[in-house]
Amino acid sequence: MKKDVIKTLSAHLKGQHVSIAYPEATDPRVLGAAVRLKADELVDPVLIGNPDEIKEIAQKNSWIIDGIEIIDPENYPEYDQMVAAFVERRKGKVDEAKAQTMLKDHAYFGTMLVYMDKADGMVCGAQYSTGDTVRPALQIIKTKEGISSTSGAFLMIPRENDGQRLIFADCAINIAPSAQQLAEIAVVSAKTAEMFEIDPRIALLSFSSKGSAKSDDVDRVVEATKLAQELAPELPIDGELQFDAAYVEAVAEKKAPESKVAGHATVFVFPEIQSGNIGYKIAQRLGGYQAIGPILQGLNKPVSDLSRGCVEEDVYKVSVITARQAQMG
Ligand SMILES: CC(C)(COP(=O)(O)OP(=O)(O)OC[C@H]1O[C@@H](n2cnc3c(N)ncnc32)[C@H](O)[C@@H]1OP(=O)(O)O)[C@@H](O)C(=O)NCCC(=O)NCCS
Ligand SMILES: CC(=O)OP(=O)(O)O
Repeated sequence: MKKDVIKTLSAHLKGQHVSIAYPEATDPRVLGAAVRLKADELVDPVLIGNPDEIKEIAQKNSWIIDGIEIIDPENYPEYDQMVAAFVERRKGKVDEAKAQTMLKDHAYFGTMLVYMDKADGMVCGAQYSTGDTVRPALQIIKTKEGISSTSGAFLMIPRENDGQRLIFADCAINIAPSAQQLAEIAVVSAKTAEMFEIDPRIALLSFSSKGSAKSDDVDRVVEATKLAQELAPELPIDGELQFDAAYVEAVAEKKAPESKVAGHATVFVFPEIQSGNIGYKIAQRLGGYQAIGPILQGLNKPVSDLSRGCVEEDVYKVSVITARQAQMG
């Protein structure tokens, strides 16, 4: 049995009052997780929604929400400042009338709370699609200096927590990444791996291993591998590799005997979102892996998405990760 990574992160958060905004506070999975996080003193939740509705759901489930901040967008005293800050941030793209309409959307409202330092991070996506969760963050929070694209990684934990933890990326954001974007995803995913005490050995995945097949898509992964190696020469990065060559030592010996990563990879970079999203769900649903994420990488402040198929425990764990990201800056 390995050390529980969520417990390790939680130890840093205990009593530190990192605040997380929840735009879907009337979803019982979200509210239940927020109540537990507050009781465990890991997060100060900021619940967004109608206070009466939130209180009714809490009462029905015998959850105590005393002391948890609730912000009702319909009666927010700093609403005018928020509208002005939004118009300023989206200069030339959003006028005041449009901002008023857009801020009725709780994901935009919650993202603005983070932007205005009213919350340290945000967790959303139990009901909102990934696109609708992430778009406000891309437009308002934006990426860190030197990072052109946000991407979504999953922490993959063997169900019994008895084997190697892995990172899968990008499973959530970039529909058709260029070689440059893939290279950036490889490097930023190594940083995410380190947050979970995973020694990063990064494989750029393909349907080809070391020239076994030819196509433009394979060429893109080969190019991305070169770029990633240039971006982070200190990291073990290799490609193009099929999943079995990247993961299974015996296969690696046949398909990529010279590679230092093949057979030992811990960070798997998928060539595009279709394979990434399908791949993580297969590992989760058939392979018995716990999939935590998507953890958004490269934003100025942490905003996390959820899968709409999530359960309360997923919201709890993603919140812990988001709060830790906020703490680490
Ligand atoms: C993420 C996503 C919503 C962005 O697409 P979009 O809404 O069409 O966004 P746009 O192209 O209009 O761009 C909006 C802003 O975000 C920025 N942006 C878009 N993609 C970005 C990325 N990957 N990283 C950083 N910024 C990005 C744009 O530059 C633009 O900024 P600006 O308005 O300040 O100029 C889209 O790529 C998407 O739907 N991805 C798949 C999500 C999904 O369904 N995943 C599967 C389930 S997890
Ligand atoms: C991450 C993901 O696939 O999200 P959803 O299941 O909500 O589409």
